[in-house]
Amino acid sequence: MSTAGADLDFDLVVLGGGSGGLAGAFRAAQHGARVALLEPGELGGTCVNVGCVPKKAMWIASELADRIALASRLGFDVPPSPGFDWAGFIADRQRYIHGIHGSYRKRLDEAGIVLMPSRGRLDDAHTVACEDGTRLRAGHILLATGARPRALGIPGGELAWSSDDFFDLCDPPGRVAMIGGGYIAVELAGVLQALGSRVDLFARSERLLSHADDELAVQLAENYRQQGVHLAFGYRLAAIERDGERLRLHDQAGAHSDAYDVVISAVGRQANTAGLGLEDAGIELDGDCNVVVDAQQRASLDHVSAVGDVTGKATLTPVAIAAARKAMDRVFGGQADARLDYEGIPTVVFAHPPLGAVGLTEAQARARHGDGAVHAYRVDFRPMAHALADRPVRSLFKLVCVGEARRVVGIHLLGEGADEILQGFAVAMKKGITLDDLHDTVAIHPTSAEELVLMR
Ligand SMILES: Cc1cc2nc3c(=O)[nH]c(=O)nc-3n(C[C@H](O)[C@H](O)[C@H](O)COP(=O)(O)OP(=O)(O)OC[C@H]3O[C@@H](n4cnc5c(N)ncnc54)[C@H](O)[C@@H]3O)c2cc1C
Ligand SMILES: NC(=O)c1ccc[n+]([C@@H]2O[C@H](COP(=O)([O-])OP(=O)(O)OC[C@H]3O[C@@H](n4cnc5c(N)ncnc54)[C@H](O)[C@@H]3O)[C@@H](O)[C@H]2O)c1
Repeated sequence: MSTAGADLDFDLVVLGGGSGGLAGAFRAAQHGARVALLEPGELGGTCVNVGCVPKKAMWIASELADRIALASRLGFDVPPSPGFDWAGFIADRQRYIHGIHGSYRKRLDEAGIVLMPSRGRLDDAHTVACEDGTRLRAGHILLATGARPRALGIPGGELAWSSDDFFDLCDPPGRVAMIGGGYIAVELAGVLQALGSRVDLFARSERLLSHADDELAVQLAENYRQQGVHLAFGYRLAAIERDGERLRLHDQAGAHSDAYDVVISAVGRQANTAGLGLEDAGIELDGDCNVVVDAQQRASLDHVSAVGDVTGKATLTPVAIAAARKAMDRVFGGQADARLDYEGIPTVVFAHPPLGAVGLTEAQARARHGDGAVHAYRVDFRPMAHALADRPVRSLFKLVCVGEARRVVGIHLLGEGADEILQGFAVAMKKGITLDDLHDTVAIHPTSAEELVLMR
């Protein structure tokens, strides 16, 4: 049945079928709400299509490349340059992603959620218009339109690829310039270098990963240099220019770089709030065009909530999902106090090796609690596999504790397995563990994780 041009009524209209929008739609439907969800692209949004999922797949491939090199140093008979069928791997990755789309469609059907394959905009505070003219009257609106790569805004900036374009690659590029020093630049640089590209990373900042503990950021940079990634810090990019088939960077002092096959820009993301009619409907945006929300995801109109990247707060998939569920529990589940606790959110950068963090860095703890109250513990070691192969790769684990009781307020892990180790320790930290609690726990030997209960 065509709905074009009709006026339809729903308890909830969701804009965006990514991590936050889908989670919110499912939770509201569970509470008995009549829900419509608008998504002009593929279901799953950034995470499933151009974010966490394809990125993790590429990271797995790059970790395998490293394991093959390790195996060859440990006596396995590996050909000198084992081939990697990049295009074949991409086909497997996309088949996996296609399966996720199918499972979302099935779940939406089963939950009775009406999927509109359309961009939406607010005609007024209670009416969402679809591109075909259909107007949806909504008791409540959930804004979950996510974010997109931030443009470079310099001459030739359009010559740079974004992370979205990276996922379209069917062949590995030879020489790559990576612009940025945050999550995406670090992850994609690591993947490309491990899969055979030669990567130069240009960061405006003086170090990698501004959210990470200083010491881990320094150790990660050292590990990247050993892997052959060239790192330029304090770099002021002024322009990108063509040089035949290749591209060169120009800095603000007028110096030009080597020539690259591909320049990838990863300089942050911009909320998708333009053209949605938000401000006309009375919804406040901040100076970066994020939707302003209170601690319960309420936008400046009581019947509008916003979650995920469109709010610019802790822009991670599990955060978007958890915030959406809490908001819908509040609106449709009778849980007036439901809110997401934004403290102690664990996160992993899928670097080589991965870097996981939860809670305060040492510097943040000193600023918050004072130097005298902070006790930092660190252990720096070679994981066994690398030690066996006599490779210089090092892990660095760090605990930040406060007060006489040595309550753990920060856990920072750089090293093999950090991505899988952190989750359980993040639970423990949220429960308020102390250093003594860690010491009271028997170690699992021989592992990297045991270092966390042995640190003194
Ligand atoms: C390269 C990369 C790697 C990442 N890796 C990780 C990771 O490993 N772990 C992690 O936790 N996070 C990761 N993230 C972040 C994560 O992807 C986002 O935080 C998450 O996807 C945000 O979810 P969201 O629902 O807010 O937005 P999105 O998932 O972006 O969904 C928004 C949806 O809204 C739709 N939309 C836009 N405008 C409209 C409109 N007008 N009407 C209707 N629909 C609209 C879009 O098409 C999109 O599908 C990564 C991000 C990137 C870019
Ligand atoms: N593993 C994960 O969980 C994961 C992975 C990727 C992305 N993400 C999420 O997506 C967000 C966006 O990632 P991102 O890497 O784009 O952003 P980011 O905020 O992590 O890093 C942006 C980087 O760009 C630099 N920068 C900004 N403007 C610049 C300019 N004009 N020239 C040069 N450098 C400039 C900044 O100094 C910073 O190093 C992350 O903050 C994170 O929340 C998460």
